[in-house]
Amino acid sequence: MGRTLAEKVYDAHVVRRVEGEPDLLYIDLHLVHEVTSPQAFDGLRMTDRKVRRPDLTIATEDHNVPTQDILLPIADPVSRTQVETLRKNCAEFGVRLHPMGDAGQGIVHVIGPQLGLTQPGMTVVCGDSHTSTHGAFGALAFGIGTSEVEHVLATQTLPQIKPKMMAITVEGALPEGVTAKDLILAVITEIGTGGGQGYIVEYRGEAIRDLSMEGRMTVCNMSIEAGAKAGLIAPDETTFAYLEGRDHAPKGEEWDTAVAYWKTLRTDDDAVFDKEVVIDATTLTPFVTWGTNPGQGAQLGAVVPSPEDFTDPIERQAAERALEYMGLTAGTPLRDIKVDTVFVGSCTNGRIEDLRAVAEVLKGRKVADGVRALIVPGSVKVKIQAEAEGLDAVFTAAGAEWREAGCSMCLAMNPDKLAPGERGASTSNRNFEGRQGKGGRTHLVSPAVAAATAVKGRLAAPADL
Ligand SMILES: CC(C)[C@H](C(=O)O)[C@@H](O)C(=O)O
Ligand code: SF4
Repeated sequence: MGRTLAEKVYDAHVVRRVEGEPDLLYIDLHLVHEVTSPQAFDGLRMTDRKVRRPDLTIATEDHNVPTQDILLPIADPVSRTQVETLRKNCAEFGVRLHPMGDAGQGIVHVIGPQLGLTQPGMTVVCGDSHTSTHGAFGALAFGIGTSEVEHVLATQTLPQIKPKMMAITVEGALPEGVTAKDLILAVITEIGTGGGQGYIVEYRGEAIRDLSMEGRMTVCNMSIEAGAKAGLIAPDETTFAYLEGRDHAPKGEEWDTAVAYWKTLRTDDDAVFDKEVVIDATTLTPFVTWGTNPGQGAQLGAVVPSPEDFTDPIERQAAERALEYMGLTAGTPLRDIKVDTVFVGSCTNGRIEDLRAVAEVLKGRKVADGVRALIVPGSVKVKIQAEAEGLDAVFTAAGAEWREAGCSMCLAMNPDKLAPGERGASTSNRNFEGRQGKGGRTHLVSPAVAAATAVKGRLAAPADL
């Protein structure tokens, strides 16, 4: 019987398989950040072990870093300790680190692909749930816990039980003005935040093939928000073109050999998925969330739903609570919802293509009075590129703030936060209660919708301007 892409990558990395026990997988790339690594390094220290493959391990500072005044010491003591601890650990264990201010610094899931470290067919792990982002390259990439981080640091392997396989096929082409973010938000609303639980999801179909690498990363990034272990997309010419010439991509003859192998990384025609979902891309429109989980979403043209719309009692209760937290009334058109803040950034939508989409909308326009708009590049490289293209000038002329690279307002672990009761449109991936600041209210949106919302002062798409 044929195998799926994920099975092929998985099987190629099994170094030990014994009946009744988890498989032991070899890990090709281990990404590290300041939040989930301190205890793992402590564990090594206590048992007098080394990092087994420092050359396959790379660290960056992202969650706790401020996005302005980065030359000053970090004011918050907890954040400062996290970052200092990472620096100390990387120095002691010989791990390459991209610290604040370094040209290679940025959000962990932005820098891996950008450096050409993430490649098709690899196993990629990080103590971070959005590691699924790297699946956009046809890698098997997933988040791990801190004890697993220690295991990988010490052995470069990880015990795993093979997940089930799911296919999400997005047929037809996305209509004009509908983006990868709209697509994945619609998928999660359709299958639910638990819809992918226990599965590795392969995204396929015309709409997926037509996406740029940035768009594919946006889609794979949010796999975890549907509960999936990982999400991935078969590598193709778009993937190869993105990788060619990057710092860590294979060169010369090695490139040709690599591409020949990468071309074999596709699901066989006779492979069987444990679950299949088909989505019609042609019916999609800009999509936003109204609630407090990423599956509580609707088309921008819709109204805030009523809890009565949900037949499942748990969903009904969740909707009721969400409307209360979000300060929303059923029946209100989503386009009438006013926002205080717009955040563009994160590992979901903080890449150059996302910033270009925002600049296209903001060009010659102004951010609405009373709205604060924060535009945060996902990495220093993205920042440099954006400035080379003059995007920063467009942002600041429109009245938006242009910041340094980091996770920023995606989560409330650094100075960029929503105030209690403040309402934001955000290009990030999570809208849980308090995610962007205690009492903050988050609407997840695409970069284009974020930009149009900044101009209108209420949820809007570029077509509304
Ligand atoms: C801090 C980290 C462990 C966390 C994650 O695992 O995803 C963060 O990146 C997030 O997005 O919530
Ligand atoms: S940008 Fe947000 S989702 Fe991504 S790693 Fe940082 S905190 Fe997590």
